[in-house]
Amino acid sequence: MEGALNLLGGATICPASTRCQSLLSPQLHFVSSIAQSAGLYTNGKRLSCRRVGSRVRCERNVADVLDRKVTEPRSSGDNEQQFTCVMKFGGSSVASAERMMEVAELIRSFPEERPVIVLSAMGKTTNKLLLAGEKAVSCGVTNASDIEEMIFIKELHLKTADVLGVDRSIIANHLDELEQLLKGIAMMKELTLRTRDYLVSFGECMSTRIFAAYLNRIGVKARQYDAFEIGFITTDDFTNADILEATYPAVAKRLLGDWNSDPAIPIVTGFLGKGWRSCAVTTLGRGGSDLTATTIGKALGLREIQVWKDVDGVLTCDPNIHSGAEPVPFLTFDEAAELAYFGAQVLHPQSMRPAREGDIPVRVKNSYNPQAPGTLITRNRDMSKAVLTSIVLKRNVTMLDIVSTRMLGQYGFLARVFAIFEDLGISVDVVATSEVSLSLTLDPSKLWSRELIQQELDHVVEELEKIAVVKLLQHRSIISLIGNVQRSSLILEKAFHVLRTNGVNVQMISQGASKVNISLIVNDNEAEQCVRALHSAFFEIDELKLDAGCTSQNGSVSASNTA
Ligand SMILES: Nc1ncnc2c1ncn2[C@@H]1O[C@H](COP(=O)(O)OP(=O)(O)O)[C@@H](O)[C@H]1O
Ligand SMILES: N[C@@H](CC(=O)OP(=O)(O)O)C(=O)O
Repeated sequence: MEGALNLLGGATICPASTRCQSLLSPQLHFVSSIAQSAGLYTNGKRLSCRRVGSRVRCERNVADVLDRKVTEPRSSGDNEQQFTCVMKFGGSSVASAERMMEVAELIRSFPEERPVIVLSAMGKTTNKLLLAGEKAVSCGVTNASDIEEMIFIKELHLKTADVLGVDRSIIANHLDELEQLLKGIAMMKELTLRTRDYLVSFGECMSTRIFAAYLNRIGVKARQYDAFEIGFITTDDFTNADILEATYPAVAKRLLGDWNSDPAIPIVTGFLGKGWRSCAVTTLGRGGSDLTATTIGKALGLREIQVWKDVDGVLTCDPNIHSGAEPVPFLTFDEAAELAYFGAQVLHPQSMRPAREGDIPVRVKNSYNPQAPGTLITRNRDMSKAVLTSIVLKRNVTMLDIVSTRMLGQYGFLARVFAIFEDLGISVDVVATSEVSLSLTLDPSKLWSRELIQQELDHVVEELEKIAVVKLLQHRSIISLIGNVQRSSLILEKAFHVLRTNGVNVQMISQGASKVNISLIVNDNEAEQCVRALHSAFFEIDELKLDAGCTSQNGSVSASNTA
């Protein structure tokens, strides 16, 4: 059969209209529909799969194919006329009815744009949903509806609908279902990662429904979309899922198709996806709406991606640590990615990837102060005068000092160490090595997401101790100096001068392969003070006042020079 996909040991996935689909499990139906919406097998490609015991061996192959093959051009020449940009509004931008009205006005103030809108949940709804879920585990079924956070969420959304003049029925089913879900959690006395994702999805599902209804009420034609229904296909890593390549053509096809048949501004839920194996709702990690926005930007080949926040752009440091933080006017994708990965909450760590791949500029703007120029993030920028761009802090990091028990000259030590991390599925952030020793930090989010932190750490140490002497050092912070590493001597000279003056001992330093980041590891309890002092030195004090003749501590810091 032309355009068919062989699965289940001979059974065939056919186009949706044909009867042979009934042979398939719901999971494979889903794979089939992804493949179809992505145009995967219209050219007669076939994939064979085998049943092994109760398992279907082709699932991985299908994922690979979805991941690898479905990367055809997303944007036709028409797209540019259909949509011009994506505008993402975070929780702080849509925290109340008044804020939603302002955002609607902001959208209307760009009549030349044809935007796709991505929204997060209102205000702190995601945190409150998580708290409600945790309380439900131990509160008993009869009390589940009375959980304080549930009452708050219900009142906030109903009041918002009322103030905006939209029918409460637009979210009534979601509120009922949410209450049922909390009762279910209370009954089971269990909150799995999968349930957690489903639970938090109610936030984005409700904010987008209210906002789309409001836009329609004021005469701006809009259409609401749940991302998990329009092709946001992810891994099944609940609470931290990755977007698969098949997402791009599927999302483009759906949004462009709908626009062509009935033009309306799409209002898409940020943060959410659908696990390709489980078909369940997944989330892209906290702050994941930024990634939703850049994914849509790439899928549609848009001119610009705008992320609207409650700050005047990316700042020189976290304003919660130092109120003197200043907006950074320009950044490269590499700088922004590094900054996000090393802890700046302002952008999701993975969000720069689609923008970089699609070479689409990202503009970070303030919805509370739209006149502020914000930060423009592009592939390249003039670095000739750039020294330091931003200082980022990642707290509560675990560091390991690993010294080989073998003698100098033994090869394969590093390979064996990293094999252990690979086997245990733990990612490493910062590394410094010598021939027989290495120091590294572990990515806390990967550990926390599995809530096994201490057992896992014990396990890592146990495994490493088979080949090395291991010291586990907790409560450390990574201070990342994002900037022009071409000028690393100047940056390090200033940084060490400041740290020495403040009596801080740097326990590890890594410039690594990154061309934009120098990482310093210090104790947690010294970290904020360090950031403030570094900020003053790099951004607030006249450069000439810094004595270039100060002694650097470079010589005393190395992979093996850890506390
Ligand atoms: N370097 C930084 N630049 C800007 N904001 C930062 C930085 N580091 C941390 N932040 C924090 O990030 C917040 C904005 O990100 P986020 O809360 O995710 O926004 P939204 O919910 O609107 O998408 C700011 O309010 C600020 O407190
Ligand atoms: N609501 C989700 C997703 C998100 O991106 O939110 P925000 O844009 O408000 O950071 C969260 O709180 O993580």
